[in-house]
Amino acid sequence: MAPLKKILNVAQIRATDKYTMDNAPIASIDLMEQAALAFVKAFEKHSNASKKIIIVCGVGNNGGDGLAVSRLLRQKGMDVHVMLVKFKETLSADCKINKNRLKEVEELTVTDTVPDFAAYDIIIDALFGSGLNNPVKGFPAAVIAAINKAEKTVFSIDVPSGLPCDAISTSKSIVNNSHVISFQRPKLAFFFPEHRAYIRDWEVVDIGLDEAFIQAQKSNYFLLDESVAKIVKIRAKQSHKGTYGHALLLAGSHGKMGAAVLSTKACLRSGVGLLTTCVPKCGYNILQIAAPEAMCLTDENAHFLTELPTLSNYDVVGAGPGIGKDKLTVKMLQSLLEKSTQPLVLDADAINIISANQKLLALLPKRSVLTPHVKEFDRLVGPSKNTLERHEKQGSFSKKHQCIIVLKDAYTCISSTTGEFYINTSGNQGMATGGSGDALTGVITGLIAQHYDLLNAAIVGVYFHGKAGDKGAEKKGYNALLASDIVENLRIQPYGYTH
Ligand SMILES: NC(=O)C1=CN([C@@H]2O[C@H](COP(=O)(O)OP(=O)(O)OC[C@H]3O[C@@H](n4cnc5c(N)ncnc54)[C@H](O)[C@@H]3O)[C@@H](O)[C@H]2O)[C@@H](O)CC1
Ligand SMILES: [K+]
Repeated sequence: MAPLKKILNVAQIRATDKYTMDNAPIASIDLMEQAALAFVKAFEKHSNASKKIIIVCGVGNNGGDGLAVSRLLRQKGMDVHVMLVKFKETLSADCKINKNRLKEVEELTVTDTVPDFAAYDIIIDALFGSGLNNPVKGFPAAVIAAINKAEKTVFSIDVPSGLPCDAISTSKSIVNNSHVISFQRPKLAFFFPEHRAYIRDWEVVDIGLDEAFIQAQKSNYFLLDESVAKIVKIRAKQSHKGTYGHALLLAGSHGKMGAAVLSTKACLRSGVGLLTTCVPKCGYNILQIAAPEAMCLTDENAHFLTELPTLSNYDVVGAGPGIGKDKLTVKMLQSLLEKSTQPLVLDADAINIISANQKLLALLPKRSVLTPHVKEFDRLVGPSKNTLERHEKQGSFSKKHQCIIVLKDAYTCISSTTGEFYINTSGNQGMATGGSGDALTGVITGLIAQHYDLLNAAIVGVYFHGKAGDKGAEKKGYNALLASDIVENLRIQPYGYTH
């Protein structure tokens, strides 16, 4: 497995800070300065000297960062007002040093009236960072409420103040709608849909923490970012179509041939050697005209799939896009589960059929990839009260059935059979449109045909499917983006290669 970045919890972040300070070595005040410099470099891309900025600082090291950022922005000639919110008398050592390095700081104590922030264009939020130990209440909660009420452009240092880094928040006393500039790694909490209101966007800046130490930490959560390209196989000059496998797709029904076409085209764009798509009779002309590169098998039935074709020629079978749930299709799926010896990719109605006929679960072959969205997953295993509980169920399902689950959402989460989770960072809201999932099924199926192991096929497929959506959105914008644009923009490129 190529080195994918690990996501750390708060205890691990602290251990990394300490390790970096002891081993770089670097004094904690200098590490804070490095963090502030990195924040400023990122922040400058979003602002300019005409903006009136207020930095709202707490008394811990997150506040210390805020004070250091104030100094650095003032040195650049920016109009910065600094407010130190003393919800507690004692300042952390580095917060104190940074306060003393500033000429003007407005101090606000618990007996003061909470200000409104109407006079400013931008609020930089440095009240609480990863040191938060409880939901915020009382005076600091009132300051957070005032920040939210002002409805200004907000940037948070490291995390939106009030958001716990590793858990799902039970409190709403959290800075809203923030662009978060986070240190070294995004925090797990950024990926929970429960926290959507707090995070407008996030980016990560390198503050010089020890990467080897981070990667040596025991974490079950990994990030899918540009490092995924390191897993992509290089296509050898002397290769032929046989090198890249033969995939079979079982897709489409009357009125849903689009799903078959999209999964077929996406599978072809994954680099597969050969592809056969099996469709009901009504789909023959549609598929042959829309995707001449694919071979087409037709079912006896005009409207939906009823018979399993002979499987022996294929390296992988992808089933589900647009197949519907007729009882003859259920029988066909059952015989697929019983007879296949090759890996399966199951999507959409294939998953819905299993959810509605739970006895089919016992037939699920070990080498399968299931690609449900959240609702399909809940139908399969029952509802969860929140995302962390759903992840737990996902992990148990993957272990129990020895299959990969691709749980599709704004941040798609892939679970391995050994308890790891891979969270995708590519893609965008334009991809929340019919047919996106069909395209993903095609890509993953095509990668497995090329002899990627199942987990890597899911990782590469999900990440580059998202990148294709991002590329498509550059041209079309979020609203006009279609699943066909995702297919058209697929480009699965190995690291360091331009082709
Ligand atoms: N090595 C690192 O990771 C670095 C961390 N830095 C910054 O340090 C931050 C963490 O700093 P700290 O650990 O000092 O913690 P914070 O600055 O997040 O907050 C801690 C302070 O808030 C208080 N507090 C916590 N929860 C509270 C609650 N619910 N209500 C009222 N008071 C509460 C604590 O008693 C403490 O005084 C990071 O988020 C980051 O911004 C940077 O200085 C750079 C280096
Ligand atoms: K903050």
